[in-house]
Amino acid sequence: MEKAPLLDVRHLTRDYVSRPLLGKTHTQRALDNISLTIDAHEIFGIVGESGCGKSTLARLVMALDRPTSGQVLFDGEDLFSLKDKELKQRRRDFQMVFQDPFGSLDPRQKIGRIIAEPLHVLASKPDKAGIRARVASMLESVGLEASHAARYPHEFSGGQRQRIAIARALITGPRLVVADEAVSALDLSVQAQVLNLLQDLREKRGVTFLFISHNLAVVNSIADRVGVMYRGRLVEQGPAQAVFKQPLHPYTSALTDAELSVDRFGRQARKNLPNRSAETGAGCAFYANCPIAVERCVHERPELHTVALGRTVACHRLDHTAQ
Ligand SMILES: Nc1ncnc2c1ncn2[C@@H]1O[C@H](COP(=O)(O)OP(=O)(O)OP(=O)(O)O)[C@@H](O)[C@H]1O
Repeated sequence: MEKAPLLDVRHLTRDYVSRPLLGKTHTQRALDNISLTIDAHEIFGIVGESGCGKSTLARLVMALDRPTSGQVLFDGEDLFSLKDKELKQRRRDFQMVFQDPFGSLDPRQKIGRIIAEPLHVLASKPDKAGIRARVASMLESVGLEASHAARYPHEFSGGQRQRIAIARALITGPRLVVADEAVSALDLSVQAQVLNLLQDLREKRGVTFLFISHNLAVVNSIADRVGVMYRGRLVEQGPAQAVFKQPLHPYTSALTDAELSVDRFGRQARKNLPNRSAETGAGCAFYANCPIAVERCVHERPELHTVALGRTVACHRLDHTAQ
């Protein structure tokens, strides 16, 4: 019998509704019918431009937000059907690492307290000596020293702070870690060290990762499989190396071809990406920018279909079964 995935995201949709004081209500569909599965011990990457819905997906997988429709099954259990108390207990199994190693650590708390925090949230009567020992051993697992527990965040470099954030995420012994742009704020050499650490944690602790990044090279270096998002939709999915080496969806091709540039705020963006906006309600989200679009793409939404072993793509032009 086939083993059930650790994470099973089913038809996830999230609308943000804004109501300006004057004018009409505006609905922004940040996630549009996303389905994906991640097996235990896998590193699944999500790539896409800013605003495509990556963080919205991360927040829903972490049950920090509720979907407009759809389900997130963790080890077969629908997170949104759990009672608050059950969800709180379940949270030990999935944790998150954020992008900003500076903003995400409270500057007034010592490192030991920061790392122990998820344990304090979970336990009604925390065992202080046990927690101290766990924090010390966790610091060593992420390449820091047990004595660092007594120091404050400002005493550490960006890379060390991200190790601290990873230690905090791992202290409850989670099975899934969602890393949202977790290495994006780091220098290249530090990025490589943190990526090695994540890989090591997968090998040694069997952690599964949902690894979100706009940086294709980073995702290619760490992910087993990758999903490509465009305007809230998943347009392509498959083994990371195959997808980046031979992209199938026209958007993935544009993304891999586009040159990476850094703006004056130090943010990375892709130059030369086609960016014509268009209503995409019924059709393909990419049709207005697509070099191979046909009439059908304007009116009919392409669903993900299998084109090769383990590879799926949402493009009418590649759906030979339907033509
Ligand atoms: N709380 C919110 N209210 C209204 N719209 C939102 C909200 N959060 C996100 N959005 C919109 O939803 C879309 C997806 O946003 P999201 O932050 O998930 O994208 P992203 O791919 O993570 O972008 P980035 O890489 O810039 O963080 C964007 O158009 C964004 O403006």
